[in-house]
Amino acid sequence: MITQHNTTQTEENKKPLSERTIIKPTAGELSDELADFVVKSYNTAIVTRGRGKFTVGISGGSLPKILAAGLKNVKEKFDWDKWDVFFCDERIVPLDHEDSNYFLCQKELFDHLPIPPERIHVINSDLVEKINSAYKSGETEKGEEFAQEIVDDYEKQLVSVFGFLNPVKYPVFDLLLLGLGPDGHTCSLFPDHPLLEETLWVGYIDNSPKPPSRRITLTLPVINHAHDIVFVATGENKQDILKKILDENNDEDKPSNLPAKLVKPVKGIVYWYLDQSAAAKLNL
Ligand SMILES: O=C(O)[C@H](O)[C@@H](O)[C@H](O)[C@H](O)COP(=O)(O)O
Repeated sequence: MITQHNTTQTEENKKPLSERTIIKPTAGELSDELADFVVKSYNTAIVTRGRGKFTVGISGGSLPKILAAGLKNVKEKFDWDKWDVFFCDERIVPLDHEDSNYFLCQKELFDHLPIPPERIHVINSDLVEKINSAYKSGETEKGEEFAQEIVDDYEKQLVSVFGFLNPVKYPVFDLLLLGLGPDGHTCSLFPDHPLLEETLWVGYIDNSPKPPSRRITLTLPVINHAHDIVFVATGENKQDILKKILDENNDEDKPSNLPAKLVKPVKGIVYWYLDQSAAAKLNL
């Protein structure tokens, strides 16, 4: 397991929100904008940072479909061998289960893009089986041990790509693509959950309010060390939470219990890609 690291979150970046927010009439129209952003983020990673690889975290939910619709139009702008894909969160289900974020991304994205399979970093499927059968047979303690192993395994995969070269001791993703739940959750970080305090790289949750209940997730400090963070939120059921997160900013001193509001990158920038329906109540 990776030892605990200290981090200090500095204030949100200074770029005005209006310059970090894209609003399009429909989710479909958001896809091309999002794909253009991915191209920019990729070029910054490869050309400006000269890093030879593009490290991306993808979430589940509606995001993969929106992303896929745009990426397929700009396929030729990437050297796909340079991509390293992680999951911002993943459900503890077999990789061919319909609840698996990998499975969803495979259907929507990976089957249509030439990313080398070894550059797509999935959870350990043997451990998934062990965790689920331990819980099924009532062996909770065993289940928890395997859960720790799956967390350690995913952290090792992160280390294999990011190495220990990072001076702040957290992986620095080039791009994290995040979803937003109507309760303010992002990744598998839920309001008021103890995982919000986690300082290791990867967390495990066995009581996710959004099913399925067992998941792993990147933690807040990892999210907050990324260069580019893009929230993609569409549909009417995101209106109220977006207002809470983006408009009600005069309580900066009060700690928020809303995970998405705790996304305050140390150096990176948070962007919001919204459709008009989600953005309807915002005063931008
Ligand atoms: O459950 C998951 O796998 C997620 O990664 C989760 O954080 C998701 O991104 C949000 O719940 C938004 O989901 P929608 O875009 O479907 O509303």
